[in-house]
Formats: sequence, structure tokens, C-alpha cells
Amino acid sequence: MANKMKQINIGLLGAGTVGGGVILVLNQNRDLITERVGAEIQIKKVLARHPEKVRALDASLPTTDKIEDIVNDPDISIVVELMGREHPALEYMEAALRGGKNVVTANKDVVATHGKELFELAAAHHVDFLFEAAVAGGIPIIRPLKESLAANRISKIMGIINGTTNYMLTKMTQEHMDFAEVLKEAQDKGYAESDPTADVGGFDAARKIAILASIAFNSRVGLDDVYVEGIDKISSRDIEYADELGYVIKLLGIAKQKEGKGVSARVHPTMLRKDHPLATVNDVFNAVYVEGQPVGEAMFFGRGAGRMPTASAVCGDIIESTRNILAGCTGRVGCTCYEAKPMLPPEEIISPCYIRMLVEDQPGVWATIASAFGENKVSLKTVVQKRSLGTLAEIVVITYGVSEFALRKAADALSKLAVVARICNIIRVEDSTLE
Ligand SMILES: NC(=O)C1=CN([C@@H]2O[C@H](COP(=O)(O)OP(=O)(O)OC[C@H]3O[C@@H](n4cnc5c(N)ncnc54)[C@H](OP(=O)(O)O)[C@@H]3O)[C@@H](O)[C@H]2O)C=CC1
Ligand SMILES: N[C@@H](CC=O)C(=O)O
Ligand code: NA
Repeated sequence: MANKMKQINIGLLGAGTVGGGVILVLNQNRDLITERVGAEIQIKKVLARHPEKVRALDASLPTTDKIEDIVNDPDISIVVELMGREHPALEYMEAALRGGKNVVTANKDVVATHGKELFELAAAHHVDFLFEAAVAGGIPIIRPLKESLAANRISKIMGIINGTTNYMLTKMTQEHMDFAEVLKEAQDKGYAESDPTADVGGFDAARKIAILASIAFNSRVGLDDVYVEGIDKISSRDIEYADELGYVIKLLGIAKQKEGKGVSARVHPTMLRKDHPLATVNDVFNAVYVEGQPVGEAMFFGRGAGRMPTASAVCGDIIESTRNILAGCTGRVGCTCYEAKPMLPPEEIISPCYIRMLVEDQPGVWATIASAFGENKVSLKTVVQKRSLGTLAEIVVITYGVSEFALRKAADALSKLAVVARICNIIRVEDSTLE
């Protein structure tokens, strides 16, 4: 007599862009997934505010508006949280873990802020807490860091980890599109968060780099530890200058670990050399670049946002958890933050910089400006003067590596000079030849 195929039931919280994608993937690839896993994965209930949206995706799926119907259902083994935002997603996941259910989420807001509590709950109940989709959408990066690269000492993890802003910067660079127009496009495509200020302001990327740094360096990096700047001050002038000087502008998350000095984590627009592997990562694509010993350099590339790529990562976690349930080994890889390393203060982070300013277009001005840089120990690599605006000239400088502290002092001294009308923008440069 043939053995009856096992069935693993999941409860889905939220069926929007990503949740809807999960419903579609589990239906479209049902046979293939069942065969690979050796069990059927069935969505038993969907928590939804608008059941009609779920019915439009799959009319057979039961819906509920009560979380208790899912977290108290003994037949549900995996709760998949795809509602977004911090509350009540956190409380719902806590209830699921306390109820002994495995949890899969794409929610970086919750993982970055409450990861520790959730890991502790998962460990206490010997269940999985998986969040591959929370960083870089469809790209596998959490499991590779925790498992495939587990033998490495990682010194640097740097990436384009926000699809919305990469899409926007690409369109602004290649098609000279306007900021507001291109943001609307990214929202329509389902890339942006429900509140897109998290994308544009760099906070979404900050959550992701905090999560990546915590895993890579085995030490918890909180959101407050990340220095954050968004893309809202990037103008077409900066994009043009970057191009002329051999760079592209990308919103990067950058985390480094220096022996004896601690860990740093930051998110800001960055001028990146055109020959860097991350420089050609465009549109909604994300990439995470890792330097470690013994692996050397490794880069992970793919779609960082959008319905189906993100659903791919969520379903990968559902499958991983299902396999662990079948093998009786849930909770196998839990929290990896077993150290408490010091954070390097942002003022001590050293980076080359691009500074664009408007100055009086008259003889002797350059000597005054150069001495302000010199007095603050900022060495200059390149100076460009191309444009005049009435009595003003636009000057661009690229510095060698400078600490944030020295940069702020120099910027302060420059802005007090009568000949400097305005510092228009300062952008960090990632260029190993200038460090
Ligand atoms: N979109 C993307 O490309 C990516 C998203 N993520 C993350 O995935 C998660 C989901 O994002 P996304 O699918 O884009 O978001 P959506 O806003 O498209 O979907 C969220 C869904 O959750 C439902 N929901 C929200 N709050 C509640 C609640 N209290 N009770 C019941 N249902 C609720 C919403 O219902 P209703 O429709 O009624 O409002 C909606 O259907 C977020 O954490 C996001 O950061 C991660 C990677 C990529
Ligand atoms: N809003 C996010 C979605 C995925 O995390 C992004 O644009 O990357
Ligand atoms: Na991912």
C-alpha cells in the first residue's frame, strides 16, 4: 500500500504584493515543490483585512480576520508573516513562536529592531525563525552568510540593498527622469514600502545592513548604530560630475570590521568607481559584495524587490522549515550574535569625499579654499571647475581618505569663508586607490 503523502500546513499573515506572490508560487510550482520536499505544503488560512483580494488570487483559500484562528490552530506548523510594519506583526510572530510554530517573515523592520527577542523565543521553543526575504528580496544572502560562508572571517559586507532607490538612481542617471516621477513608477511596480520615505531616506537599507552586519560579524548591530543618509539630496549635477570623474552614484550599505577597532555600519549615497562589480548593478537589481578570509571576494546578485522574486525567497524559507520539521530538527541554526563588539563612532569612519560648492569667481579664491582644507588636514586628489553662474563658479573636489570628524570641521570652516557662497553637496567616495 502506498504511503500517504505528509501535509505541512501554513498560516499566511497578509496577502499583498509578497503574500500574493507566495500564494501564486505555491500553486504554480506545487508538484515540483511537493516532489522536492517529500510533503505537500498547504496554506490552511490567510489572515486578511480584505478577503476579496485573497479570493482573486485563489478562490479556494479560507480567510480569517482573527490572528487566534491561526496561532491557536494545532494543525498549522509554519506562520508566514507578510503584513509589514512593526506592529502588530511583532506581537503576531511572538504569539506564533510561543505556540511552538515556525515563523518565516520578510519583515526587516521587525528583524532589525526585535531580532534578539524573536531569536530567544524561537530557541526556547526549538522552532525556526527565518527571514531570507528581509534582505535583498529574492537574492539568497542570509542562509549563505549563516551556513555556506560560516568558515570565514568577514571583514567587509557592502551592497545595493534597496531596489526602489537603485531603480530611481538608474532612471535618473540613464533617462534623466525626475525624482517624483520615478518614485511613482517604483511604487506602481510594487518595489517601494507602504511608506516610501523608508526607501528614499535610506532607513530600509539601514535595517538591511544592520541585519547583514549582525550576521557577518557575529555581534548585534542595531538600527541606532547605523549612520544613515538617503538619496533626496542627489541632483542631476552630481550624477553628471560622477560620470565625468569615472564614478556612478549608488545608495550603498557598507559594514566593516577592523581588528582591534570594532565594527562600523552606514548607509549613504556613494560615488563608486565604474570598474567596481557593484557599479553595473542597475534598476531594481540588488547585489551584496562580501570580503572574507578564506573566500576572498564573493558577490550575490538578483532582484531585490517585487512580488515574485521576494516570494521566491519566502517560499525557500517555507521549504527549509518544512524539511526541518520532517527531519525533526527545527531551530537548527538560530541567532549567530554570540559576541558584543564595539561600534566605531561615525566620526572615526574614514572615506574619500566629493564636495561640490559655489564660490566667488575671482582671483585668489582657490588659495583661500585650499588652505581651509589644508588646515583641517584634508588632502585633495582632484579639483574641477567647469561652470560659472553669474559672479559664482562651481567647484568640485575629490579628497583622499578623510575622517568624518575632519570632514565636518573642514566643511564648517569652508562655509564660514566669505568667498564660499554655498556647499551644495558632499558625497562619500568608495575608491580603494584614494583610501
Ligand atoms: N514589496 C517588496 O518588494 C518587498 C517587501 N518586503 C517586505 O514584505 C512585507 C510585505 O510587503 P508587501 O507585500 O510589499 O506589502 P503590502 O502592503 O503589499 O501587503 C501587506 C498585506 O498585509 C495586510 N495587512 C497589513 N496589516 C494587516 C493586519 N493588521 N491584519 C491583517 N492584514 C494586514 C494588508 O492588507 P490590506 O490589503 O487589506 O491593506 C496587505 O494585504 C513587508 O515587511 C516588506 O518590507 C521584503 C522584500 C521585498
Ligand atoms: N522597498 C524595498 C523592498 C524590499 O525590501 C526595496 O525597494 O528594496
Ligand atoms: Na534575500
